[in-house]
Amino acid sequence: MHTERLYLYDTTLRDGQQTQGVQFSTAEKIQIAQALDQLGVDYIEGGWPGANPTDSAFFDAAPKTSARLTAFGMTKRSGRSAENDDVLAAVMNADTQAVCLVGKSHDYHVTHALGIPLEENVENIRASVAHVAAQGREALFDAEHFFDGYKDNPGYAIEVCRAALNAGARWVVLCDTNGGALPAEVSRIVSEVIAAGFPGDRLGIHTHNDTENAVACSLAAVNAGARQIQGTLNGLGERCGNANLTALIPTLLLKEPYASQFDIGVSNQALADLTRISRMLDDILNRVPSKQSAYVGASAFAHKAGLHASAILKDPTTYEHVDPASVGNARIIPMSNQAGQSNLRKRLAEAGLTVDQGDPALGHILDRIKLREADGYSYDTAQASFELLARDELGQLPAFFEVKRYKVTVERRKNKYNKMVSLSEAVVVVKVDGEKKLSVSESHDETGNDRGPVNALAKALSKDLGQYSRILDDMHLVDFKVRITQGGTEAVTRVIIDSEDGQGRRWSTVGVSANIVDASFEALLDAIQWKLVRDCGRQSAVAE
Ligand SMILES: CC(=O)SCCNC(=O)CCNC(=O)[C@H](O)C(C)(C)COP(=O)(O)OP(=O)(O)OC[C@H]1O[C@@H](n2cnc3c(N)ncnc32)[C@H](O)[C@@H]1OP(=O)(O)O
Ligand SMILES: CC(=O)C(=O)O
Repeated sequence: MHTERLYLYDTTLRDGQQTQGVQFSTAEKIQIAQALDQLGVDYIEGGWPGANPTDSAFFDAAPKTSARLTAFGMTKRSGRSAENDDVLAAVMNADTQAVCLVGKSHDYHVTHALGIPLEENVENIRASVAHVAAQGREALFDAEHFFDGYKDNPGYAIEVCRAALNAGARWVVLCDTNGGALPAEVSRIVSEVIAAGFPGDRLGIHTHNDTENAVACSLAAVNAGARQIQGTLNGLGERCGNANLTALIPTLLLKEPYASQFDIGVSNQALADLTRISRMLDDILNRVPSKQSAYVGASAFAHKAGLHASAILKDPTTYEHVDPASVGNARIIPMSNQAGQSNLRKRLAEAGLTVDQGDPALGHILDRIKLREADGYSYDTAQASFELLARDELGQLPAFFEVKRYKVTVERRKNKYNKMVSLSEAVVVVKVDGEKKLSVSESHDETGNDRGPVNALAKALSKDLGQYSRILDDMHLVDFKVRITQGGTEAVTRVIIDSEDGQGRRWSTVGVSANIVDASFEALLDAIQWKLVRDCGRQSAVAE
């Protein structure tokens, strides 16, 4: 029986955006906010309205969420009232249900960063929080540098928090801003704050991962009595990141004592979407998902060692701390042994290919995958390329056409308005139905803008494929990702292409080469072949 509510506060769109190299577009922020809402977090901190155009635009177009959308900002500056502080006004104007203001709780930062007397800082915080509460908004106060401040001057750190609480803050969030606190310290300090009379159900915890302890520190704070956790998806955040909600959420739902002690807004059903959401974020960021991420990483349930793999086949609990399906992940038993073949058969069955246990083709497919992955290919996401490779090995890949040669050129020249423009042109020669065909395509959209050499190649390749052209009419490229990776000893380019068709199917293919155009062409070729396999069926194989 659950007795207590524990609140989850997501700051992916604010602190997560403080990650070096991360800059979400407004549309991406909306997509992430919707995913977080479906997951069931209680608060979504959308950013700092007024600080930059994207954050302001996000709040203007904010999606309707069950979670409390929260605007972030800083407390008013000295020398002006809360009503007349333009930075605070921009935050309030976002018109969110909740507003979270950050203020200094370390005396050193007050005197050195802000350069104001300690009492004035307390008053700025009090007045700012009171202003938020007076507007009928839920006020949260992020006590910046709380743990370092508490260690130097506990009386002042607590005085600041108490001022915010008394001014109407629903939550006072203790921040380990520099990320250097360790779990035992966090536990002791949160316990002391509560012993000093602070209610635990008004205390939150915000940690950073500078010692790889952000999740542990968050749990330590909860153990000590805090009842709100702030964190981010995939642990994004300033410097080394924030507490990783992708690890915390399953821990709170699946592990004791948390599972029995707390209700969190996330249901077990929503938890099964966690891996997809984590990968969606990586996809938005064009990052390779970390294989070793707890719960959601591709290797989180990968059992490589022979002893593990064989026991897992008898009973998965022998080497798994939770069921991978509970977080939407999948068990992987990799390559080159009996267990690896069982896993491969499962993947083949998903692609509609039935292969008997013990069929030597299974070993051959595994060997080819291993060799290709060593060269830089990745079949984790490129399921369509995986299927083609397997079909080829099984003798089930029709020879629809043969590419004889191709060429692509990119030219910069002046147009009739005397403006420099690019023009990509591709030539592809294929043999299809016993006949050689040459297709030429330029790449531009309806407005005449060049769409690049890969687009030109895609158009030329599908332009005249005889009987197959009609089938490719409803196919288009929707995403194109390029990554420099290590293949063997050389750096190579890996291209992943996502394609879609009019039947709502989406599939991914991969190409690898030292040359980006060759890698793209290979991925394009796979994309077209997969579509033909699906829509022609085996009976229309045009074996030469
Ligand atoms: C711990 C955290 O992660 S908090 C979140 C931090 N996030 C960000 O900083 C990202 C968004 N920030 C911004 O875009 C900008 O910093 C802005 C728009 C908010 C302010 O920009 P500017 O006015 O140019 O100020 P700038 O960034 O140079 O410096 C911050 C100012 O705020 C003051 N300040 C810092 N914290 C606070 C606070 N809690 N309350 C009041 N003033 C504060 C600083 O003393 C400094 O003032 P100064 O210029 O008079 O010395
Ligand atoms: C507020 C915040 O992000 C911090 O103190 O780390």
